[in-house]
Amino acid sequence: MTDDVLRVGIAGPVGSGKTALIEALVPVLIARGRRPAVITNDIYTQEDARHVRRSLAGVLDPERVVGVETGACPHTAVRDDPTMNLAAGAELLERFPDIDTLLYESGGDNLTLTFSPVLVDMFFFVLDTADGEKMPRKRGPGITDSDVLVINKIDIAPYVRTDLTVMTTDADHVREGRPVLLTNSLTGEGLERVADLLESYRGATT
Ligand SMILES: Nc1nc2c(ncn2[C@@H]2O[C@H](COP(=O)(O)OP(=O)(O)OP(=O)(O)O)[C@@H](O)[C@H]2O)c(=O)[nH]1
Repeated sequence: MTDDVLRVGIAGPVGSGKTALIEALVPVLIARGRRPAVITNDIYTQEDARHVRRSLAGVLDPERVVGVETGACPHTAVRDDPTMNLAAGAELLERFPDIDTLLYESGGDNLTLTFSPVLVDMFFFVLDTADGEKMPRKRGPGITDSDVLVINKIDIAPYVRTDLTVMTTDADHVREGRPVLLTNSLTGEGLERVADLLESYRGATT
């Protein structure tokens, strides 16, 4: 890995919007002059990689999206033994030396997932408002220790009786002031702020 590449992890429960967040974030990064690439992790398939390639057609070269089939629990591939992901990142950087941002999407997981610091410089944890406003109160390292907690699907909060003020206040409380961002990954709402925070880590890690 080269020092001028920011390596970013994106974790969260199954279906919380990790892929959608990446698909919304990549165009924002490209508009800022960044050259991102994406590595997805699925246990048995390359489903997410295919989705990202399709969704970002014409925006991101499909060759810059790689799917890792972990064959095991997502924690293993991004936390305990990130060998496959390290290899995928190294191969991408070898083929495309201009890459300055590697986005690693973990497989869907529970609340205990974190990323190995060997693999990423910082990581986002994505929650879904439809999982309930109680989620931040459940804590777990993903919620408390991630560099940035994203509360996604804010558009559907009223329909699933999630009070965003309660969810955000509880998240702020359990995270002791670490960043909490609200997003709608389908419209891009909140994504500029996600990109701002990502960039602030680039400064801090180089
Ligand atoms: N309304 C709404 N739907 C969203 C939002 N973000 C994602 N979705 C939808 O939620 C579903 C799951 O989104 P994904 O991005 O596939 O979630 P994921 O976390 O990558 O899922 P896994 O990889 O299976 O764990 C899809 O139908 C998305 O279109 C959002 O902000 N608002």
